[in-house]
Amino acid sequence: MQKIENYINGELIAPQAGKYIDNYEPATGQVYSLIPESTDDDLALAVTAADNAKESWAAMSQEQRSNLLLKLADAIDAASDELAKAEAIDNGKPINFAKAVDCYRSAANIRFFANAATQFASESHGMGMVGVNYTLRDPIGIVGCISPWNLPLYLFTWKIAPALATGNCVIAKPSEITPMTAYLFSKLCIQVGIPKGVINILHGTGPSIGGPIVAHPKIKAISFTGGSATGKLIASVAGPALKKTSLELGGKNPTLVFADCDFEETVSEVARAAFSNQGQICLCGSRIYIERSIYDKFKQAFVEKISKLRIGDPLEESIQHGALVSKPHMEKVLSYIELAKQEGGEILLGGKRISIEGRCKDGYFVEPTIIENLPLDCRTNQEEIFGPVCTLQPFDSDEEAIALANGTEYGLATSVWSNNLKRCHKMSQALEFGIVWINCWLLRDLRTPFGGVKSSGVGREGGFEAMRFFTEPKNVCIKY
Ligand SMILES: NC(=O)c1ccc[n+]([C@@H]2O[C@H](COP(=O)([O-])OP(=O)(O)OC[C@H]3O[C@@H](n4cnc5c(N)ncnc54)[C@H](O)[C@@H]3O)[C@@H](O)[C@H]2O)c1
Ligand SMILES: O=C/C=C/C=C(\O)C(=O)O
Repeated sequence: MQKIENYINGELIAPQAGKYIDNYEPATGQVYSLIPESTDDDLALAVTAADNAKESWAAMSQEQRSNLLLKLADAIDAASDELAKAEAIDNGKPINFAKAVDCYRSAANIRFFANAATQFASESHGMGMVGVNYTLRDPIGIVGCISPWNLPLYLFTWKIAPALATGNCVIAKPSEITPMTAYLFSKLCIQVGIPKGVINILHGTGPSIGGPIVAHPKIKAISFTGGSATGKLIASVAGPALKKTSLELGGKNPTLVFADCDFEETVSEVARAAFSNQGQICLCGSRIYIERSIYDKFKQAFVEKISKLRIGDPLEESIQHGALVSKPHMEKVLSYIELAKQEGGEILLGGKRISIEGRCKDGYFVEPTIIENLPLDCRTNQEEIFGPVCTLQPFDSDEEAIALANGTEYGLATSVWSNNLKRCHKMSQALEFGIVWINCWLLRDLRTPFGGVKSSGVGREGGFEAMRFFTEPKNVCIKY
């Protein structure tokens, strides 16, 4: 069986302790490869490698660093068929989605930050005839990047690209649930000649290697994307060690549909927002609020649209809805559907695990599920399910829509669907989220700040925000 390897000091190597864990293909429920269960010994090798590499990487001209990263982006594009297939097998997502979203964005992330670094500048503050201050922005040194399973290579590259582009060396850990594309990526790093030690990729679980990365005294900043509970745990370790942290956490995102929206387009886009990637995107709109005058019409059109999604083998090009990422995750999602029923929810569509004939008969497939008749304060509407489950609820006024939208502990993203310009601006002001999409969802400009408020996180990724995070400002004050 294929054994994934760690990438340390420019080489692919087995974990020091020789321990591996099983890697499942979610569409079949079968183990298909083995993942290193890395430990402190692997981390020590990676930190030494990064320590040895950090001075020359930081001293390299920006142009040289950017050119290497551009080569890496091109290599991802060239390998995108292989990467998309690997992502579909490892994660259960439809192969077309993997290609159009995951692979496209992985290359775009690296290309974007390679270019952004050539435009990055720091400030100066003149004091008239008294003097001048200028700010230097140096790399931090060695940074840790920890990513989740839902958009594996997409979110992995979204972190390491700005870290590398600003001259840091990286110790990165992909999710142990979806390690394969990070492994293939390490081969691309070797192929394009990324200097040894500049990026090191360690595989394994949170307790075995994620925790040690966060705690290691030579790793001075942690960029983390994952669940809010894990984020709080990481903050509790990184905080007392006075490390910089960027925490992109969970969401329970509301979608607000007004009677004056473009109806057909809104139905399609709200469907995409709720069920893309089987609902496993932190930005997915899982609480859908609809102005009462169009509630019944919207409900009917929405249910009809979702009932036509083609569910099945993620490796078939025509499939739109694949498997959930793991058995425990599927069980969690199914338990929330049971909870929704106990809380008085009415299932309008789906609600069950399904078996797909043939090679996927034991896969982790759950029907796209639409539920109505639940109030804001029930657990179904308060807790992140992170699966193909959404709820519908009517509202009567802008004020009520705002109160419903803001009424959870989360504040990652929201979308508003209306042609009333004044309302859209006012809503944007009142909505307590890091991202407000008006008449769109997941329309991304990589220069913009990305992240959440409340329990959805601390800090922002994207554009110069990310580059500021991965650099240490030093003010130089000169008196004339
Ligand atoms: N805000 C965002 O941008 C964003 C994006 C994607 C996913 N998410 C969130 O991620 C969650 C789903 O991903 P997940 O289940 O992989 O999250 P998770 O928190 O379980 O794991 C994320 C990563 O952290 C590692 N990890 C676990 N425990 C750790 C520890 N104690 N110390 C260090 N690392 C540790 C995991 O191995 C994995 O690599 C959802 O809550 C989702 O909303 C947020
Ligand atoms: O599941 C979370 C999705 C995160 C998306 C991004 O970080 C992005 O689009 O840059």
